[in-house]
Amino acid sequence: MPSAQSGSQVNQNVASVSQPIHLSTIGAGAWGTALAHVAQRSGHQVRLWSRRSAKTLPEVIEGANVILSAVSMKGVRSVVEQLQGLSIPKEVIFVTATKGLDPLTQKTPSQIWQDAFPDHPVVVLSGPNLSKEIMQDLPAATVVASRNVEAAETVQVLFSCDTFRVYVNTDPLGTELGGTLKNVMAIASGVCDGLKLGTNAKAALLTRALPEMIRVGTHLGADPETFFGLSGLGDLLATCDSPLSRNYQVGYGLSQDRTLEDILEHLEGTAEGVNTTNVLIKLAKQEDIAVPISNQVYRLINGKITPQQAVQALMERDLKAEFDDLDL
Ligand SMILES: NC(=O)C1=CN([C@@H]2O[C@H](COP(=O)(O)OP(=O)(O)OC[C@H]3O[C@@H](n4cnc5c(N)ncnc54)[C@H](O)[C@@H]3O)[C@@H](O)[C@H]2O)C=CC1
Ligand SMILES: O=C(CO)COP(=O)(O)O
Repeated sequence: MPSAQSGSQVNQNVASVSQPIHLSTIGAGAWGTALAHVAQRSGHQVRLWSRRSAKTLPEVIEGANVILSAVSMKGVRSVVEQLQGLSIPKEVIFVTATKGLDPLTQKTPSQIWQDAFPDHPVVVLSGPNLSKEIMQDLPAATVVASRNVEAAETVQVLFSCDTFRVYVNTDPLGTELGGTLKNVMAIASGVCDGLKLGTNAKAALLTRALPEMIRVGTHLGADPETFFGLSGLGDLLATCDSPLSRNYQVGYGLSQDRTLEDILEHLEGTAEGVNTTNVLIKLAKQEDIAVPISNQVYRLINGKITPQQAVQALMERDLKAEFDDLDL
């Protein structure tokens, strides 16, 4: 992976962006609100838009240098289409913070944004970032990734503050897939904890989850190295070990014999892992990618097996070498 810059170069960049950046945030859910809070803390001008806003979308994006989308996956296409109808200068950077896969095309959010705005820089923001902790100003780190390094560095400056440390990466797809695929693993992790399977089981699950994510990612063109960073392993650890995670809560609820419908009805916000699992399994079947853990999550959320049967199915798989199918 081409490396990001040295510390001294990054500092020069921070110094060169002396003017406040104008950020328009689309989506005022938990994550959009938390990122707006961080950018404000970092001294930039922030406007927030949601479907219930008094101001219109054109009013909110007027004069923005950066437009951040933090809507859930189901809202991405609609937001993209609304923005396509507006005249947005080419220099405006789009940042996508959604962690999901499109059910129609199996594309990632950044691919949808880049297809719709081919002349604009598109930056992915992803990392171990539970929004409730960010809103409490607890220290956290994230990754901003783009093929356009200058754009990524502008976004790095925009969100960096004393409680939020932002790293640049040049692999947007890997960065995005790390945050997306770990949501499936977070469901499995919630089941593991809910069934009280123990520390050994949890360690085995998370350790086997990472190569599964890498297998999917590299098949789709991502850099394997990215998955060992904050947006891959980092987010896997955060989300799979926190009751704050909605995806973890889904898995935990299923382990307590609650129905998926009941869990989702009472959930605070979006659990992207449910849709992601369904899209991923379709993709894995088409492309013949081995995704054993995700497969059991798929069967579980679609009511084909019980949590106990899912665990048993994973334990009874054919014996194999630890690293026989991973080309790192
Ligand atoms: N909450 C968190 O800790 C984090 C969430 N994320 C990701 O950010 C995304 C959003 O998550 P949350 O803010 O937590 O979810 P949320 O459920 O709190 O908010 C979702 C937002 O999307 C908006 N939305 C949905 N459909 C829309 C449409 N058609 N048009 C316009 N807006 C629409 C909703 O109005 C709402 O503001 C998800 O992909 C999630 O995986 C990423 C990192 C952290
Ligand atoms: O992506 C997240 C943390 O990095 C948030 O996880 P949940 O969507 O499972 O709450």
